[in-house]
Amino acid sequence: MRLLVIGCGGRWFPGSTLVLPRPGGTAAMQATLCPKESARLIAAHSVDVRVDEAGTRKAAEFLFDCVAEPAFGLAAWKALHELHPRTASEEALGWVFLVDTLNFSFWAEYQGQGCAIKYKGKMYAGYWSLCAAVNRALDDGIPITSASYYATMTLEQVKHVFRSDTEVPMPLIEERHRVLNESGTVLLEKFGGSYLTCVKMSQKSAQKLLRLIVENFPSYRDEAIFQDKKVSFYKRAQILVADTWSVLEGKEDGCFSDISSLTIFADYRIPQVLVHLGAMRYSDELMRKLHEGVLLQSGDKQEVEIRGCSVWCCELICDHLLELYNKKGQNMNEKINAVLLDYYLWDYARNHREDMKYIPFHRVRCIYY
Ligand SMILES: Nc1nc2c(c(CN[C@H]3C=C[C@H](O)[C@@H]3O)cn2[C@@H]2O[C@H](COP(=O)(O)O)[C@@H](O)[C@H]2O)c(=O)[nH]1
Repeated sequence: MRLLVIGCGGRWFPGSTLVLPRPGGTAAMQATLCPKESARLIAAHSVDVRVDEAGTRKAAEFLFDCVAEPAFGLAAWKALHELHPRTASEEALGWVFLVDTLNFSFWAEYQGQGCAIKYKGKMYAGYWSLCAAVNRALDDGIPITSASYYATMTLEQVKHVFRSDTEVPMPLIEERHRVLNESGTVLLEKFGGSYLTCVKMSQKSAQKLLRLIVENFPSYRDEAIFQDKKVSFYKRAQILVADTWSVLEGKEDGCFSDISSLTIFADYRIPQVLVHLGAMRYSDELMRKLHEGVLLQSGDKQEVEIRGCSVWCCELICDHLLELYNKKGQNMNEKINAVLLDYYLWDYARNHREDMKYIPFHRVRCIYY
């Protein structure tokens, strides 16, 4: 079934099938708002999370000089991260697709006592444990980035490839197995087993690639219901488009003219850093819940508010950053977008764990982020 997604600014995606709600139909029959419009709606009606307008301006001022750093640029994706592919090859694209298909839920029950994987003498945790496991498998001659391999991997093989070097296994290993089989099968059946084929079909449009991913790969359909409206975050789908742009260095098939139309990727780390910077605030009740480590469910009202407000908060920070540079006569549209802001803030959060330990992240176990 072709999905109908209201594009940013309310434009329908060309070629989508119009799915009209039945009289008295539920939200499920409504069109799905794109991530940017979803974030606008959620931020406007959120109760337990608030975007602090003055805080977003302060955050933009704080980030003003950071924009000039190499860390705030497309090249940082390779230059600063030794586990990421070095090339812009079809194999590197296959690596990105595999990793972003599994790019979810690494947080540990007990801080510092989670899954970690040793690779070339160094221990990696969180997202980097996923990258380390993939590179370890490739070094061991396991064709883990080949769709024909992971489409039929057994649970035992998945447990072996993603085995932890601590007592704590990688979370959601059964879900990872299911998602691997599903995505590998779709890639084989619809794209000849090649993610490059999927990228080429997007004709250098980030939004077209986003729609291809969401329409064809069910595990990427990161959606929710908010005030009886169907909203979307598409966190893994958007980060897949962004990582595709990054691994291809913004050139040739990865020269997306509309890369700036993506939002940030609504995970569990970005909200932490936005609260740390004073750009976003939680109600006392929500902050207490998060400090207690209460498990939220994917789609809960407060979880949707945290994710939607994070996306909208970063939209405002991007706008304020561009305004500050415009006032200096500099047009930074090519240098500042939600993708590069997201990457920078995510790395900042990882490098400032200690400073941010007093701000809890929201705990959800799901395959979406
Ligand atoms: N918003 C956003 N979320 C991101 C990433 C990345 C990895 N990106 C790297 C590539 C280029 C960048 O420069 C980064 O170095 C992972 N995640 C999410 O975080 C969570 C894992 O966190 P932790 O448990 O601390 O490792 C989990 O939900 C995962 O899906 C990102 O960039 N943005």
